[in-house]
Amino acid sequence: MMDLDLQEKRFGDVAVLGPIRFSLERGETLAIEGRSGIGKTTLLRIIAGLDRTFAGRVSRADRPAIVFQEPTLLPWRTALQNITLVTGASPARAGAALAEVGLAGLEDRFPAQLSLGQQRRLAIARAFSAEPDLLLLDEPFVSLDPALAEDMLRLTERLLRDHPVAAILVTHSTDEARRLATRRAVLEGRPARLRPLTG
Ligand SMILES: Nc1ncnc2c1ncn2[C@@H]1O[C@H](COP(=O)(O)OP(=O)(O)OP(=O)(O)O)[C@@H](O)[C@H]1O
Repeated sequence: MMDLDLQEKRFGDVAVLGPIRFSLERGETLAIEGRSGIGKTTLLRIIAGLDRTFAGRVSRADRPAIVFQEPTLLPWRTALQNITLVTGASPARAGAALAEVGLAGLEDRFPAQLSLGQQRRLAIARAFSAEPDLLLLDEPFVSLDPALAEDMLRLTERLLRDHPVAAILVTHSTDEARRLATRRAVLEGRPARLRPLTG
C-alpha cells in the first residue's frame, strides 16, 4: 500500500531526517510520536507527495487523504459540497458520510455555521469519503478540549475499523497512539530516525 525508503531530508545545511524505511499495508495504522520540531510533519509531507525535495523514494497506490491539525474546509461551500467537490463523491455518498459522523441534517450549512467540533467531523468525513488507500492524520485532535478530543478519538476508532485503509497518525499523545494504532514508532535524534515501539 505504501513503501518509504528515505535516505535524507535536508533544509539547507541541516539534515532533518535520516535514513527511514518502512512499509504499510491496508488495515494497519502506524502512529508516529516525537517531540515538537523533530520532523513529524516534514515526514508526513514527503509521504503525501507534497514535498519532493528529498533523497530517497516513496511509492503509494494513490493520492492519500490528509487530515490536518486545523480543518481545511472551503468557506463558501456547504458541508455537502465540501465533500463532493473535493473528493468527487456523489451527493448520496457524501450525505451518508456526513450521517456516519453525526452531521445528518447539516448538509447545507457553511463551515462558519458549524461548531469547531462539527468542522472537525466534516474534515474527517471528507477524508474517508475519498475512499483513500492511504490516510494521513497530522495531530487531528490537538487543541481540542478533552471531551471533544475523546469524542473525535472514538469516531476515528470506529471509522478506521469500518473502512479498510492504511493510516499514519502523527501525534504527541501516547494514549492516542495506543488506542488507534496497530503499530507505534517514535521519531528521534538529529537527523531523526524512526524507532519502533512495543507495548
Ligand atoms: N520550510 C522549512 N525550512 C527550514 N526548516 C524547516 C522548514 N520546515 C520545517 N523546518 C524545520 O525542520 C524541523 C522539523 O519540523 P516539523 O514541522 O517537521 O516538526 P514536527 O515534529 O512536525 O513539529 P510539531 O510537533 O511542533 O508540529 C524543525 O526543526 C523545523 O524548524
